[in-house]
Amino acid sequence: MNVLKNKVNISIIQLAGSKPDKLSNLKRAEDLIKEALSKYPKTQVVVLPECFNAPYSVKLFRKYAEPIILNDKENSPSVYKLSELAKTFKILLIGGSIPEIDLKTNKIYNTSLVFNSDGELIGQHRKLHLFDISIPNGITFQESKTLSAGDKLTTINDAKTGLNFGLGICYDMRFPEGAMYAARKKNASCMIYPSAFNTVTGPLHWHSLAKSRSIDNQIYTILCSPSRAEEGIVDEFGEPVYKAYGHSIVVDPKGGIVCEAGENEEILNCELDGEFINEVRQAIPIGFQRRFDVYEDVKLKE
Ligand SMILES: NC(=O)CCC(=O)C(=O)O
Repeated sequence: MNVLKNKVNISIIQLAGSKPDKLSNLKRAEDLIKEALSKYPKTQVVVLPECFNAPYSVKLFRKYAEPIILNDKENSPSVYKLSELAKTFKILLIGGSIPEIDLKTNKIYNTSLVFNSDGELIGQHRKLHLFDISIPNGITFQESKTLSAGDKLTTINDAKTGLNFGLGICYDMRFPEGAMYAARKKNASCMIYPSAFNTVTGPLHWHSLAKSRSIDNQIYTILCSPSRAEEGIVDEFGEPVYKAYGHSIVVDPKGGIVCEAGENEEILNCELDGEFINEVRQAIPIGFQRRFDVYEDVKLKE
C-alpha cells in the first residue's frame, strides 16, 4: 500500500522560547512562518513547537489557557491566529501546542491544534502523557499539578497535501505505542511531535527517541522545539522557568537525520518522500516479519 503518494514539503520552525506576552508570541510565529514561506516557497506544511504562545510553566498554564472557540479573536486569540495563518498562507499548520481550558470542566490541557489550508480545524490532540519527572540534581517538572491528560491517540489525514500523520506532544514520544498505532493501524507516514525537551533530558534521549520512533515503524519523525534562549523561558517577572533544548529534527524511515537545528531560532525545511518509505520497507521488511504468534499480548488489536 502506498503510504504517501506525493512528496510533501515541510518547514519546522524553532521559535524563540515563549515570552510572557502572548500576542507577541503569536506575532513572532507569524513572522517566522512568513520567513519560512519566502525562503522555502514550496512549503505545504508548517510545524510550531510545544507551548509556543506562553511560558512553559506549571504555575502559568492556567493563566494563559484559552478555550478552543473558532472565530473568536477576543477569547481564543491563539486559535484565531492559527486558523488565519493557515488560510492566509495556504498551509497545513501543526500549531505547536497551547494551554487550553475546557470551559465545561474547568480543566486545563496541553493541546495541539491542526488547521488545513482553508483555515479549518481538522484535528486536535491533548497531551496524553503528562511530563512528571524528578531527576536528582537534574530537573523536576510536574505538569499534572495543573494539567489534565488527554484520553485519545490522534491521527490526521489531510486530503489537500495527502499527508497522513500521527500527532503527539513532547513527552508522548517516550511511549512507542502512539507511533505504532499511527503507522501500523492508520498507515501514517510520519509522527509529528511539537516538543520542548530541556537541557537535562535533551542530551540524554532526544535523538535516540526520534530515531527509535522512526526505525520501529519505518516512518518519518518530526520534533519541533523552541529555541534555547540564554536566560531560558521566563515568566512575567523575568524569572527563568524552563530551558528548552532546541535541536528540532527530522529523522527518516531508516533512522537517518534529514535535518537538525542548533540552539537558536531556525527554520528547517525538507521533503517527506513516500517512495523512500517504500524502499526502506522493502529492504528491511520488518512489517511482514513480526511474530505476533509469540508476543500476542503486545499486539495492537486489529
Ligand atoms: N515538555 C515535555 O514534555 C518535556 C519532555 C522531556 O523533556 C522528556 O525528557 O521527556
